[in-house]
Amino acid sequence: MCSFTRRFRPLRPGHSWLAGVRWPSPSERSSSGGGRRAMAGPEYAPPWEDASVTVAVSDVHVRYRVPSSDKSERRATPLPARAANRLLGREPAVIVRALAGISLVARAGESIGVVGLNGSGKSTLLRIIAGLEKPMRGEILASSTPILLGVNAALLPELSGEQNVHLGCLAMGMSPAQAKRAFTEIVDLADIGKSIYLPMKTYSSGMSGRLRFAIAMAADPQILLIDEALATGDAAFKDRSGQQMKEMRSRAGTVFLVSHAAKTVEEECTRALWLHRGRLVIDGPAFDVAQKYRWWAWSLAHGETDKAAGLLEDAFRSGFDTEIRSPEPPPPHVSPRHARHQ
Ligand SMILES: Nc1ncnc2c1ncn2[C@@H]1O[C@H](COP(=O)(O)OP(=O)(O)OP(=O)(O)O)[C@@H](O)[C@H]1O
Repeated sequence: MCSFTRRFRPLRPGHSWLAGVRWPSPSERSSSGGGRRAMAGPEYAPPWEDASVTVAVSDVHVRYRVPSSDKSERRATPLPARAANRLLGREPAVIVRALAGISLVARAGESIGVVGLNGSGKSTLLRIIAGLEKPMRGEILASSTPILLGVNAALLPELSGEQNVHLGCLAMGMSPAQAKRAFTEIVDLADIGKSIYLPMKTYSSGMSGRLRFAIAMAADPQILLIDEALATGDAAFKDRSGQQMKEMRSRAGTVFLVSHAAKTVEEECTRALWLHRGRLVIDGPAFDVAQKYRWWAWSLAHGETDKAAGLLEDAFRSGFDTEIRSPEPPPPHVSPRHARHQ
C-alpha cells in the first residue's frame, strides 16, 4: 500500500485512498454511448487497488478573473455588476476557464505528454499538480512532492550557474552537503562547459533549459513535471534528457511533459493527454493521442474547420470519464449492544 499525502489536507492515516479510484467497467464502457477522457485499452484497465498510483487529479476547475478592455464585454455586464465595479474601483473583467473539470490518474513508470493549442490549460494543469496554485474546485493527490521544471523556473539571472545549482538544490530540499555532492553530476548532465561559472542572464535559452533540467534530475524526484523545457535543447541534449527520463521512469517515477510537438510526445512518452479549452479531450496511449491531435491540428491549420470540428468531436466521444472517489473514513468502532456485559 503506498502512503499518500493529500495536497491541501493530510490524508487520514490508514486510509485506503487507492480503493477510491474508479474506472468504467467494460459493460459501462459499451453501454455509456461514448463519454470522453480515458481511452481505456488493456494497459489502461487498472485494478481497483493499485499501489502504483502517484498522482490523482479529481474534477479540477480553475478560473481566473481577468481585467478586459473589451467594450462589448462591458456592455454585456449587468447594470448592478457594473455599478458595483465602479463603486469598488474594479476594472471590468472576464472570467477565463483555464481548467474545466479535469480528472486523471498517473502511475509510476508512466511518462505522460500533454498536448493542446495555446491557452488550452497545459501549464495550468502542471502548476496545479505542483501545488503552486489551488483549484477553485476539485482535488489533487500526490504520493510525493512533484517538482515542476518550467521555462520560468525560479533561478536567479544575476547569479552564476554554479550558484544557481547550489540554490536550486537547497530549494528542492537537499542539505548543503548533498548539494555539494550533486554539483558534479549536474554539471556533467547540463554539459555547458565553463559557462557554469558565468551569470545565468548570459545563457542562451537552450543552455538555461539544460541547467534547469539537470538541477531537477539531481533531486531524483518521483514526480517530475516538465513544461516545454526540453524544447530549447539541441539534438544531443534531447537524446541525453530522453535517456534520463527513461531511467527515471524505470526507477518507477512519473513524468508529465508539456509539449507543442506531438512528435516529441510520441517519441518520449508512454501516454498522452489532449487538452482543449480547459477540457480533457482524450487520455490514452501516446501514439494514438498524438496521431489524433496531429491530424486535428493539421486540418485546423489548413482551414478545414468542419473536418477539424468532426475530428475533435470524435476524439471527445472515443474516451471515457475517469471518476475518482475518496472513500469515507471508517466509522468509529462501537461495540455491539449485545456484546456488552450485563
Ligand atoms: N495567471 C493567470 N491569470 C489569468 N489568466 C491566466 C493565468 N494563467 C493562465 N491564464 C489563462 O488560462 C488559460 C490557460 O492558460 P495556460 O497557460 O494553462 O495554457 P497553455 O495550454 O499552457 O498555453 P501555451 O501553450 O500558450 O503555453 C489561458 O486562457 C490563459 O490566458
